[in-house]
Amino acid sequence: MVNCNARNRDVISLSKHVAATASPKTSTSTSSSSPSSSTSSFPSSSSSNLSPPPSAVQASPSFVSLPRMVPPNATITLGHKGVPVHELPEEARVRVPLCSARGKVCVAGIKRKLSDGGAKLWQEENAEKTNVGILRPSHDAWGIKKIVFIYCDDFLRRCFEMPWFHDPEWQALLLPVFQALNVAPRMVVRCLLASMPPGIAIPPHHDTGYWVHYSHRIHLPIETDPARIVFRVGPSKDRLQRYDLPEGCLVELNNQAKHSVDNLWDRSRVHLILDYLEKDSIERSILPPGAKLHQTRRSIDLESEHGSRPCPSFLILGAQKSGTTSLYEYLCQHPLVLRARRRETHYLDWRWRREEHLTWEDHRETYLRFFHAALLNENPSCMTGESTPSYLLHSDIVLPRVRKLAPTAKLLVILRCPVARAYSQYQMVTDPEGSVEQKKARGSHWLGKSFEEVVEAEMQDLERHRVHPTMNYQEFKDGYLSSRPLGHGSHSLLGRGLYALQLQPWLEAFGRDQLMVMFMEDMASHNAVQAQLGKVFDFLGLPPHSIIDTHAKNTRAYTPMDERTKARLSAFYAPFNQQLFQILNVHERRWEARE
Ligand SMILES: Nc1ncnc2c1ncn2[C@@H]1O[C@H](COP(=O)(O)OS(=O)(=O)O)[C@@H](OP(=O)(O)O)[C@H]1O
Repeated sequence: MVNCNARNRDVISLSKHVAATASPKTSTSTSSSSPSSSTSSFPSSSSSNLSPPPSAVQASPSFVSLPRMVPPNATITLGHKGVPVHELPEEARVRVPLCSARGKVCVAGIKRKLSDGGAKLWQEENAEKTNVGILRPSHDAWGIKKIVFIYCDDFLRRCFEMPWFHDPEWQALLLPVFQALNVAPRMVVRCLLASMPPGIAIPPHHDTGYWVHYSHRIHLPIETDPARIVFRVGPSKDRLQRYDLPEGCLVELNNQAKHSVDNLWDRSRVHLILDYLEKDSIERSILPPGAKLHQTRRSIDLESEHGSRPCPSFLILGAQKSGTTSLYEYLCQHPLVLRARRRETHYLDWRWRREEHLTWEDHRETYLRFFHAALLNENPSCMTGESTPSYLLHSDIVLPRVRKLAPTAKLLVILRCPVARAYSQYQMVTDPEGSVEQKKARGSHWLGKSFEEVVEAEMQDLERHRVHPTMNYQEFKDGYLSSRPLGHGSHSLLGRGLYALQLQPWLEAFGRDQLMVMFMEDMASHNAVQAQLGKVFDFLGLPPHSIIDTHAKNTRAYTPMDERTKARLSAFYAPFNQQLFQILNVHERRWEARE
């Protein structure tokens, strides 16, 4: 039942997989394919940096002759686990302890229990009935069997105590181990027996994930032959040192250091492996036998909690050409964020089904088709959302639909200097490159016109509708918004930059607790993107995560704007911008036209 195909390791549900194959596309304009046409994936982060194990790796016989060392009496602190050891500068790297002897315990009882229980103890089908089934994707793929007592998700949001942990016989065998380490049971977040078959190798790797930084990793060899089992750890992949891990010896491993195992014995190596925190700060649940868990690479959810996450959980409303694509792609790098089937659904504006007699339920059903709703239903620790940059402008149409179909979704708005935004829109809409679909979505109204000509026409349009900074939203809507076409992007060149007017209804309806406003100019560097995303993850209730790809998406090269036009537009926008900073209660920013 459990498919541990290594290529599909990022999303693991006990019953299905979503292949993590699609890398985010950087479209250069509005796309408009059908919801089913794009590939979905959880982002391809994994809880270990191991390259996908295509099949079991063979142990290397030559390693048997490597010199053997004894784990030293070192102290591994969490400070030693802040970053992967091989990423530290050389001077620091060589000083980090890699493993440490933590005492001895008698393992005769555990050995006896394993031998009495026989093969059945290790069988997944048995665990699923009398204990609880858990996936460890890489290890499962290597054929490493397990008996799980305690397990937590990668973000240390919750910890599950399995029925077998509460079995009096197992308790009598496990608690003395915790005591020998001076660790209270509530501090243990993972505890399992792992059986590694003969001839198998776990290649050099270091563990990754939030939990690694906050936990100590202990190995207790139960069945082993140090002469034939080559355990190596080192400051880097090419400087691994072999250590003996004899039966009954508690050894702490710095799992941020590269380590590997080659089993050249003719029997399975069995270790008790546990991870403990320094504080018992994590929520714990005691699971009944046969409880069903649903896992992704980083999350674990109980079947009984299915459907507890609203779908979608977030909407990026706009503004168009203000970094919405980047923001969405950055967000989707969080391991708990699942991209929608399409990034820009447009369902709440021009894709809205117009047949008569459709109920809100019908619309909900249609809207959900743009997301992996069923998968999210099973994995409520994860979330999804969409990004349709035209929603901000069309609040008259979109807002009532959001209220009905996504009333609790967190709303994100990213803004950019309106002068630069307008020029970027003009460049996109008049770009000769693009697919037929993209060109249709962009509209042809500005083709053959200079930027200055379009600006002039827009200025007249705004004047005709008497648009001014202190007007209220109703007037803006009745006069200006209602005259905007839907279905193509060649309109509102300047109107889309009147952010205060557009934001007003959204803020009134949802408030700042549900709506976050940010600025594209605050994402100008790798560190700046990380900082902004930190705030967004927090706003969405996601655990912190460092994203890898912070490059700007959906970029376009074009010649600079004429200085006089720039000055004209800057002057035009100045009072509107002032209004914006006032309603957002933020410092005035000097918006440069090409930011
Ligand atoms: N991180 C970061 N830093 C600086 N600039 C950035 C960043 N991310 C996106 N961009 C610029 O945003 C423009 C694309 O915005 P959108 O993705 O919202 O466009 S769209 O409405 O979805 O078509 C596009 O602007 P132009 O290149 O001027 O067209 C991108 O270059």
